[in-house]
Amino acid sequence: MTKQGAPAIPAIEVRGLNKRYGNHSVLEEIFLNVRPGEVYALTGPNGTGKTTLIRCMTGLAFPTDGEIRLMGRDVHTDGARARAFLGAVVEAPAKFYTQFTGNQNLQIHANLSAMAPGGRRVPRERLREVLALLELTRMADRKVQEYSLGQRQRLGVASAILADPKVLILDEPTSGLDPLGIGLIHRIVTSMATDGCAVVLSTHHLREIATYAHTVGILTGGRLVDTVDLRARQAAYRFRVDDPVGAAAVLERLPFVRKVSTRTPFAIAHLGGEARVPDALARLSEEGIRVFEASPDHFDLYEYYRERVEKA
Ligand SMILES: Nc1ncnc2c1ncn2[C@@H]1O[C@H](COP(=O)(O)OP(=O)(O)OP(=O)(O)O)[C@@H](O)[C@H]1O
Repeated sequence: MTKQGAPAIPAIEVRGLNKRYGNHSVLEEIFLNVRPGEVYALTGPNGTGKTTLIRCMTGLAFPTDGEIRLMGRDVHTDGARARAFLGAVVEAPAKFYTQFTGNQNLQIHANLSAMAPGGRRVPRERLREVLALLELTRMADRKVQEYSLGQRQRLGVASAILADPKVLILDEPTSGLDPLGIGLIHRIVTSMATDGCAVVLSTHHLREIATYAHTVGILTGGRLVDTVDLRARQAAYRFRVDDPVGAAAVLERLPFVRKVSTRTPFAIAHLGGEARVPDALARLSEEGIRVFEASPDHFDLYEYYRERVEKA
């Protein structure tokens, strides 16, 4: 919310998006919003339209119906201005002039960004900074043709964040990266989001994104079948008790408890924070419920996804 209490304008807005190739419908009635500072992970089985959606969001593909706005600007009818806010890697790995060095490629990218309507000059130090962030300093003056797949992938992310975008869109940014490279991308995405950037990324790595995405959109058969608020899911605690139904009834009466369920032998409650656990334990014990264990109820995104995709 803004200071006046009005909701902040979404950094990314997709409204009623449909995409067909001939008679083949690839995306149907997609609506989604991403707020500044939010990391939105898009996932779904192969061939369900993630890349097509990302191509539409970045202006590389045209929707059959619907519209997409980046920072309030329509990416198709006001494309140059909308893209001034955008950093993106859509083809993985991103395309570079392979006979030029990584540094030269970033310089070309910086020059093009500065020339675009609404574009800003990228200071020379920023090139060094992003190369260091992506751990490419050692490779900076080597021709891109000498880069490994993972190094090109990281150079792609370096060019996407170079101009400090307000919207960052990455299609499978961690495919082809080693575990340390994956961790590096996670840290960069998290830090961009902390600075207010809205991030959309597509991925198949559910257990990884569960640790740092705020929202997960599940796309199946071209439809967005679910939007999972990970923060809300992860605020739950579970109590292993002798009477889960009785414990749930006690927990439900506590003013700070928002949602209660049971999964024998557990009673599960959304407490609004760890600090409430002792109060909940005290009340359960006062009411004669025996508690054997209390712990965070980790949300298993993989299991949830499997069920959701199987049901769709
Ligand atoms: N240019 C095109 N012409 C016709 N059909 C296309 C075109 N591009 C994509 N498609 C079709 O659109 C559907 C979605 O493809 P898309 O690449 O968006 O899926 P995806 O979810 O990104 O898949 P993956 O997880 O395998 O990367 C597929 O059936 C694909 O064959």
